[in-house]
Amino acid sequence: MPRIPKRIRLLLLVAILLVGGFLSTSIASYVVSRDALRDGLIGSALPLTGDNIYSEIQKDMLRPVFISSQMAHDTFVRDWLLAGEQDPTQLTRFLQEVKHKNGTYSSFLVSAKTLRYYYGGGILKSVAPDDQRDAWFFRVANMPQEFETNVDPDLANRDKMTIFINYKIFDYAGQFIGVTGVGITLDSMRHLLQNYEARFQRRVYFVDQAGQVMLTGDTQQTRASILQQAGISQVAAKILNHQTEPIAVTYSLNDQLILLNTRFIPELGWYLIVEQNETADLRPVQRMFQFNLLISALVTLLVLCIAMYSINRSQRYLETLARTDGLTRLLNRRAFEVVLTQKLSELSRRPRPVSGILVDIDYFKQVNDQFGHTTGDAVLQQVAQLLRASARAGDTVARWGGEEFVILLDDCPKAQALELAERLRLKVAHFDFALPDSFRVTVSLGVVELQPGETEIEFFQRADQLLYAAKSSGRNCVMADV
Ligand SMILES: Nc1nc2c(ncn2[C@@H]2O[C@H](COP(=O)(O)OP(=O)(O)OP(=O)(O)O)[C@@H](O)[C@H]2O)c(=O)[nH]1
Repeated sequence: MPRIPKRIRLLLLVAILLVGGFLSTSIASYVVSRDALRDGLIGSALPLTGDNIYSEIQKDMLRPVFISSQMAHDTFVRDWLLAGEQDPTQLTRFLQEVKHKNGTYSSFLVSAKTLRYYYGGGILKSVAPDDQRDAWFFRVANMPQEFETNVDPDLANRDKMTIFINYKIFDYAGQFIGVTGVGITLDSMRHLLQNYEARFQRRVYFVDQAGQVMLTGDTQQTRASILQQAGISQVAAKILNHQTEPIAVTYSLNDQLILLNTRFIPELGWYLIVEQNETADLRPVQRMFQFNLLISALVTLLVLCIAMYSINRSQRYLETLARTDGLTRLLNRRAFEVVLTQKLSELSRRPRPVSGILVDIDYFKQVNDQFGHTTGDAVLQQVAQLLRASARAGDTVARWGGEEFVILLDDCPKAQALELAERLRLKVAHFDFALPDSFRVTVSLGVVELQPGETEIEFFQRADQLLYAAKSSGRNCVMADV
C-alpha cells in the first residue's frame, strides 16, 4: 500500500475532526429539535386543541340543556298534558316561542299518554314502539336519568343530523308523562371544527363508538370507519375505548408519522380526534439540518484550504531555508550538490557543454582581522550579490563554504565560462566595498569544463587545483585548464 504523505495525513485528520464535530452537533441539534417538536405536539399543542374544542362543545351544549330543563319543568306544559292535550295550538305556540326565542333550535314534545310528537308546526306524527326511528323515545322513557343527549336525523328539519336534548317530563306526583327538549343542528359544530382546522393546521373530526366518521370540518374528508382507513386502523382499538381522559396515539401513513390526540365526549357519545402530521411539521427542522450541513461542509472546505495553504507555505519556507545560505541568500553547498547531480543525469539524456567556476576571495582573513567580522560578512554578501547579478538566469550560484563560491554554467563551453570569470574578476576588483584605499578586495577563479564520464568529485578537484594555481600566481586572476 502506498504511504500517505504526512501533509495529506494531517489534512485528513483535520477533515475527519471537523466533519465528525459538525456532523455530531448537527445531528444532535436535529434530534433535540425533532424531539422537542414531538413532545410539544403530543404534550401540549394537540391536547390543548382537544381541550379548547371540548370546552366550546360543552358551552354550546349547556344552553340547550338548560332550555330543555325549563321546558320540562314548565307548569303550562305539565298542566296541558295532564288536562288531556286539549288544544294542540296552545302547545304549538309554546314550542314556536321556545324556538324563536333561542335562535336556530328546533323544539319538540312527545306525550307518553297519546304518543303524539308535537313540534313548532303542529303534530308531526305518533311515535310507535316498532318504528326504528322512534326507538329513542322508549329508551328515554325507561332510562333512569332525567335527560340525555342524542344525535339523530331531524324529521322536522329535512332529516338534518341534529343533537337532541331529550328531557323527561313528570307530573306533580313524579309520574312520567312525556319527553320534551330542543335540537341543535350539527352545522354549528362543523363550523367550530373548520375554524380549528384553519387556525391550527390540524385535522379535527368526530367518530362514533363504532369508529364511523360522523363530523369533519373538511367536507372532502373520507367518511369511512377508522377501522377501515389505512394507517389509523392500526390504532382504532386504542381510540375506541371510552376514555374521557385525552390520550395520545401515533400511527404512520405513507411513510409519514401522524400524531393523534383523542377523547370520548359522553355528551355526544362520540370521540373527538385531533391529528397532526409530524412529518410535515418537521420539514422546517429538516431544512435547518440540511442548511447546517451545507454550512459545515463550506466551513470544513474553507478550513482545509487555509490549512493546506499554510502547510504548503511553511513547507516551502522550510525547504528554502534548508537550501539557502543564511548570510548571502545564495544556495548552500548541499543544495548545490543536489542541483549538480540532477544536471549530470540530465546530461546523459541531452549532452551539452557544462562549465564551473570556483571563486575565492583573496586575503579575506585580513578583512576580518583588520575591519572586523561584520565588515567581513558585508563583503561576503556584496561579492555574492555581484556573482548573482553577473550570472545568467539558468546558471546556479552557490556559496561553497567560507569565502569560497561556485557557479555552474549550463550549456556553456569553457571559453564562454572564461569570459564570464574574467568579467567577474574585474567587477569585484573595481567594486567599491567602502573599505580604506589601502585594501582592495579581489578574487581568484578556477574555470573547468565538465569532461565526458567525469564524476562530481573529479570535476571539483580539477576546479580546486586551478583555483590553487590562481592563488599561487599572485591572486586576482583566472586559471583554466588547457
Ligand atoms: N566574516 C566572516 N568570515 C568568514 C566566514 N567564513 C569564513 N570566514 C573567514 O574567512 C577566512 C578565510 O581565511 P583563509 O582560508 O586563511 O584564506 P584568505 O585569508 O582569504 O587567504 P587566501 O584564500 O589564501 O587568499 C577565515 O579567517 C575565516 O574565519 C564568514 O561567514 N564570515
